[in-house]
Amino acid sequence: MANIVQFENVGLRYGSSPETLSDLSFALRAGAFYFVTGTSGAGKTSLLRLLYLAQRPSRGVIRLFGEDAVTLPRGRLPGFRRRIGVVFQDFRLLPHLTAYENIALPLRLAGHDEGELDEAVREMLAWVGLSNRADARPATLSGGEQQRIAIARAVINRPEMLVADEPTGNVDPEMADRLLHLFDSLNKLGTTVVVATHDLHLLGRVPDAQMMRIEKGRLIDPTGNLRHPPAEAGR
Ligand SMILES: Nc1ncnc2c1ncn2[C@@H]1O[C@H](COP(=O)(O)OP(=O)(O)OP(=O)(O)O)[C@@H](O)[C@H]1O
Repeated sequence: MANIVQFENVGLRYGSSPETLSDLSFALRAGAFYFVTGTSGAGKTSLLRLLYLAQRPSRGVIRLFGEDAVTLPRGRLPGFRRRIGVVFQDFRLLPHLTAYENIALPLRLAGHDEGELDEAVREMLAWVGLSNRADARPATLSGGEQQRIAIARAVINRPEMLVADEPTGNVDPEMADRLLHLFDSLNKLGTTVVVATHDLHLLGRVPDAQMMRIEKGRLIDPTGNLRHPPAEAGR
């Protein structure tokens, strides 16, 4: 498997504070499933923001899809971001749009015509089990339903990588299992999946997943079911 992401000695500092992330060197393999774990404040969200290009590092090299993501010209950022789906703990659906319109949004922004868009949106609604809620607005949906709409929106563009930041933090354990199942099935179709969580119960749900543990902004030696230490992968 080729590497989809490569970090070399990456550091991130907010303002003049000490580094939030330090000396991150690892590779993510295309098509693999990763959990990013660590206590609150360890730096999981910061790492994910680097991954989905919401944040530039203060130092080091990040290669994404085989290209240098740090020096990428601004004009190429939207094209890169379209190749990455993002799911947040708090869903971030647009409240004035229906479930259908939220899922359709990335395709509309990418200029797809309404005919081809409709089939894709209905397919995604069926995939997340919410065909009957197409016209509902987010406020009338449960947390688990909102998160499934958010996942459908994140993947309708068929991104090569899906990045999810505590996606099960606001749903009950049963729904968390169901969401994990969606991520797993997406991964089996070839999408690289990266899920940050401090819910250790989830880790056993994806037997093939690999773990990256962050402590105080550094990757520590992974344990558990990691098949290849990320720091050595692809070297
Ligand atoms: N935009 C920012 N400006 C300044 N400091 C920040 C910013 N974002 C995060 N930090 C700091 O960086 C550190 C790591 O935060 P981060 O959100 O990455 O951790 P986390 O592991 O995701 O935590 P949690 O599980 O609580 O979400 C924290 O000390 C936080 O206060």
